[in-house]
Amino acid sequence: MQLVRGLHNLRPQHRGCVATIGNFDGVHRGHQAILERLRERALELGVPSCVVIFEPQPREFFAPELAPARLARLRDKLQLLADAGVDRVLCLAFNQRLCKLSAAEFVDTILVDGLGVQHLEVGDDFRFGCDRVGDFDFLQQAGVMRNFTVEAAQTVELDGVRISSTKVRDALASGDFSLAERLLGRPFQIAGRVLHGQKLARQLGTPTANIQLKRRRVPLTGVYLVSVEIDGKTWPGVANIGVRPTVSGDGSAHLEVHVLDFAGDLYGRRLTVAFHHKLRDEQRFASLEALKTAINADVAAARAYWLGQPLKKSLK
Ligand SMILES: Cc1cc2nc3c(=O)[nH]c(=O)nc-3n(C[C@H](O)[C@H](O)[C@H](O)COP(=O)(O)O)c2cc1C
Ligand SMILES: Nc1ncnc2c1ncn2[C@@H]1O[C@H](COP(=O)(O)OP(=O)(O)OP(=O)(O)O)[C@@H](O)[C@H]1O
Repeated sequence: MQLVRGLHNLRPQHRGCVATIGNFDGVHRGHQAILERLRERALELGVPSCVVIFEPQPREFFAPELAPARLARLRDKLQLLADAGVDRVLCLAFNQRLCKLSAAEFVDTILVDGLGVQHLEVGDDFRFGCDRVGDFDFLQQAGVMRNFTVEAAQTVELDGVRISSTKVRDALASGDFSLAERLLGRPFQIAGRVLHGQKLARQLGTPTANIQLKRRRVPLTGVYLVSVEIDGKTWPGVANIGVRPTVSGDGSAHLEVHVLDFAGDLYGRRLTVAFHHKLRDEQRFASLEALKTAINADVAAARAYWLGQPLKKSLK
């Protein structure tokens, strides 16, 4: 998959494609349906498929403090889009200039002059352009004049409710991982590189892999049953995601995983952690000894869970 960063990096050979536009945070089953349709249309027309995304996402630009935590970092979003068979991503900087573009200017500058779009696939609720004035009807009219077709993707629902990134965030916040998995079509995962920690965990008796989060906000906090893939094998584990109030720190969120019965060196490796069940909230303990007792109980609960239940299909 090719990544084009910014309109100025589009070249004449990029013109001619089928496209869709949106945040695609988490690439949930609603997104996957649009991407599937996009791939079909690309094959029919013999042109590449292109997904237009924004960085930052519009809500992060307008109200950074109020914007919800991302389900996936840009890097992981790009991987998910590549996995869905997308040929090209145009990543536009969402800034003052872009947010002031009228719907007509957006169509002319980005879709027609920039991408030479032949077909556009969007959700029926899709809105764009300054003050979100552009909608499906607007696009259809623009398409007649500028020679591209537009199709509204069918809404994908789960139990009668439209699937959205917001619904996935709500499921994670309430610890409903089976719902999150049904919305996403896969377990919720966080990937990152293993860094050196304060080396306290060894003293606590449970060595942990400290995974770099590289994000300002995370969509979940607490202690979880997780699984981690290492060299093609899936290992059960227990993870804490939070600010570690007992040992204090810089207030930033950390993800730490204790992989059950694993003894190898994980420093520097990139791990993907899949979340399956919430054990408890993160707590501030009065002493390291009390924290150690709690972590031992978490590990025991993880063992009981994985022993008592056959590994889910998605865990191999
Ligand atoms: C399963 C598990 C549960 C944890 N629960 C808490 C907790 O409730 N409160 C807390 O302050 N830290 C918690 N931690 C984080 C520990 O404080 C942290 O692992 C320890 O300080 C070691 O840090 P280090 O790897 O940087 O040395 C937990 C860690 C694990 C692995
Ligand atoms: N459940 C769904 N069914 C069909 N299309 C969808 C669905 N969810 C999103 N889309 C479409 O996918 C594209 C990208 O959506 P986008 O990520 O911007 O919104 P979203 O998933 O609804 O997220 P949020 O909850 O943050 O609004 C848009 O065209 C949108 O209309």
